[in-house]
Amino acid sequence: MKLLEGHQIGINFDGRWLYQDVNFTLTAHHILALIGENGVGKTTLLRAILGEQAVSAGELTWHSSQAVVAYVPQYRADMQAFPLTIKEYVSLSMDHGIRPWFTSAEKEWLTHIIADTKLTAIANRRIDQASGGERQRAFLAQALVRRPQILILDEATANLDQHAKFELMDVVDHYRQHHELSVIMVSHDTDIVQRYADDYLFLTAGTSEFGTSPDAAISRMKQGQEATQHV
Ligand SMILES: Nc1ncnc2c1ncn2[C@@H]1O[C@H](COP(=O)(O)OP(=O)(O)OP(=O)(O)O)[C@@H](O)[C@H]1O
Repeated sequence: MKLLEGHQIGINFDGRWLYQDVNFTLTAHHILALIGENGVGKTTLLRAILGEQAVSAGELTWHSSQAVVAYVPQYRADMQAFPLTIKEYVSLSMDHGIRPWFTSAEKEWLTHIIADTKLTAIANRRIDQASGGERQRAFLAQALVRRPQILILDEATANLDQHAKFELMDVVDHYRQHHELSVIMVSHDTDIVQRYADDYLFLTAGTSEFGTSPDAAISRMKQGQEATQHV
């Protein structure tokens, strides 16, 4: 089932096209990898999907009415003196209407998400004392607690070590297998794209490419990264 389609999307800033004629499909339960060189416009496309940026050409067509879209940012080291526990931090994004308290069903859901993201043992630890991997899982939990149909990971595994990045993605993968969730992930990491992506969108200033088997795109990513290392 298609959730979202991009038809001939183009983004133009100040008379300069970042890209044109971008076509893609986000399929239910799939992980779509959004790849391309630095500055090509990946985050800008995410902003368009989030409704924060108008496209200059083409159309984004939603096939799911009122899909909840949640976002996990890149790890940032500058979260100092943030005086909340992990559990309190995760609960910040829970919608409890005008009630200042959580119902028992809401508390149960929070406990469930904290367990799914492997944070139970440290739920009462302050978030500013958590490791990078734990903090990213807390960001992920904060996104999942909103029950999204679409999860956007914007380089969410960047700056994590090998163990932490696979741990985070295993949680995402496990969750999407058990819930109605599709994922769009921006990543420069060929290991992550290879292991988790079902589909890919390779954005370029020239001809962008959408496909359902990321292998060829991963080879192109590796070639691009090797070329950059030799400059
Ligand atoms: N509102 C804006 N007005 C003008 N230019 C913009 C605007 N937003 C983004 N840009 C430019 O568009 C280009 C693409 O930016 P974007 O952050 O989307 O790239 P990216 O592919 O996500 O890069 P990276 O991989 O480095 O994170 C950049 O040159 C940026 O300066």
